[in-house]
Amino acid sequence: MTAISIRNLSKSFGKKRALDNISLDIQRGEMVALIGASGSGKSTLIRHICGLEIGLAGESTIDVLGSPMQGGGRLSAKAREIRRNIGVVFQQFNLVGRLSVLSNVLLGNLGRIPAWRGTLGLFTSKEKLAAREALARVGIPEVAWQRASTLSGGQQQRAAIARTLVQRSNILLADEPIASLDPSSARRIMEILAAVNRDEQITCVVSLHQVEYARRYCPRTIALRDGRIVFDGPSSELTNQMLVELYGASSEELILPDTPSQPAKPKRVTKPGRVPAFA
Ligand SMILES: Nc1ncnc2c1ncn2[C@@H]1O[C@H](COP(=O)(O)OP(=O)(O)OP(=O)(O)O)[C@@H](O)[C@H]1O
Repeated sequence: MTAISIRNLSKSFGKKRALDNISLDIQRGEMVALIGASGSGKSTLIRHICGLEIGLAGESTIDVLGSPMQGGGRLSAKAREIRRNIGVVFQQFNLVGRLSVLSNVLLGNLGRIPAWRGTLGLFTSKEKLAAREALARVGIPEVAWQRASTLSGGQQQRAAIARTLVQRSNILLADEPIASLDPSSARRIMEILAAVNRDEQITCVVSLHQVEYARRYCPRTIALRDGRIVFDGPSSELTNQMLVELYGASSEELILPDTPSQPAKPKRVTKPGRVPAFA
């Protein structure tokens, strides 16, 4: 089944054409990297998929899990419902800093519980247990009671991923989730995303600056340049030489000489029973 289907999507900001006639299909269970130099349209594309931006009027459509998210420049009436199935992780950790980490993870329930319960922060013991288990799965069970603002960048991204697990979303969109992290934290976040994709069959779309991470963790890469798709295929086929041809001088920001180039198998995660998956 197709998880995300986009046809003829274009977007302009003033005179700037941020997306130019994008069409693509992502199947359920795929792990796809979106790469491209700064300003190539990665974030804009992700924001359209989750309905935070609306494409230009015309023939454009975005369907998510078989339901229309937007089309012809209008958000579908079902958009809100569809969004419940989409977890989003941003580069700038979108946690509520003054709340505990556990409370932040519990917010993943908001789409599924009565609004009054969410507003009052009244979560059941089952929901609290699920949130603690999600924190254990991403390897940070010990920070449950800490204020989110006290976490390191990598821990914040783990908490944001835990929140999408609690949300039980079928699709996870991660917009430059490792851009602010050191290489070791970045690898761990990519391992967690790859494991969540494999073990929970959650479709993952991850925008990245460095192609090495795409090659290592994502079987498929879609490369954007100036809002257009310039490559869509197996990540292993996207060679450095090809990047230089596609991006010219801008390819320097996509190629890191000192990061691993061999594909790695993500660590296996223990299913419920919930031993911390990532120490
Ligand atoms: N809200 C906005 N208003 C005006 N221009 C915008 C807006 N959002 C994006 N753009 C422009 O659209 C183009 C694509 O931006 P986008 O953020 O999608 O690129 P990106 O590939 O995610 O870049 P980066 O890797 O630097 O985050 C850029 O030229 C950007 O300046």
